[in-house]
Amino acid sequence: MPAIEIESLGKLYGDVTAISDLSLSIADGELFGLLGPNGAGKTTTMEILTGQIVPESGRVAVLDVDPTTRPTAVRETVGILPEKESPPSFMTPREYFDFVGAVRGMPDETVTERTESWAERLGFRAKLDTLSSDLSRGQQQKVMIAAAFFHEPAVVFIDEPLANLDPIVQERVKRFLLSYQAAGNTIVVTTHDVDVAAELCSRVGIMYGSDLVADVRPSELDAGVSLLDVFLDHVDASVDDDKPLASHE
Ligand SMILES: Nc1ncnc2c1ncn2[C@@H]1O[C@H](COP(=O)(O)OP(=O)(O)OP(=O)(O)O)[C@@H](O)[C@H]1O
Repeated sequence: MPAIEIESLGKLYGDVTAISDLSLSIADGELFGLLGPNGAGKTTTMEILTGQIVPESGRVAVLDVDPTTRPTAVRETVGILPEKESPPSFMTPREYFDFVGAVRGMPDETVTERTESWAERLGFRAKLDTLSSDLSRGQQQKVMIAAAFFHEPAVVFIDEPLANLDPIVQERVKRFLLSYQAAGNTIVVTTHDVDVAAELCSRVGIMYGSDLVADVRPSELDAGVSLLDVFLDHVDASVDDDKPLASHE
């Protein structure tokens, strides 16, 4: 059973086609990158897979559960790092992790131990008891990353995880993601950063114009061919392919 299955998915926002006939299967243990320019449909795909919005057509399954009919069951299982979200402004990181631990049904000792280990891993121990409204954007992002992985889910969806992080923390997060994958978990990362996708992902789906236009394993590209080359080839090809940019931003 693949970790994630998408068959002929379609999603409209009024007269805007956000996703059109997308099919994709992601195996257990992949670090899969959903790469595409602004407005390609990456976030919409992520939101459907995590039961936040419902598509017009097609079929999706996450660990064999349909998020369109059983959204709570999917959200109870997976980890999610949404784009541009922050911890609640009125909670400290420690309080937020207590909250996440309670929602996830984790024992108190595990919550305390993971709070300490995440603070250590991403370097925010000094801010554990500072109100989130008084954290920098990058510090808030560290807390959100920790929250997504806090209950050690088998499948995690992360949207632009390295945004706002300094290069040192970016490296730590990349190392963590690779080790999390090596432990057998599945990660879907959404990004428009080709370098991040090339460096991190075992497989990359390039989305453009509401569809998947390429499915690439960066480590298997021919010598002299970069993921950026493939990306530009497909995105350019799609521009010529009767897909007016106006409808994709
Ligand atoms: N709530 C909404 N209402 C109307 N249109 C929307 C809505 N959300 C997304 N869209 C449109 O759907 C298309 C796909 O958007 P989506 O956010 O999925 O793209 P994306 O690939 O995540 O882009 P980005 O990299 O900029 O975050 C875009 O044309 C966008 O304008």
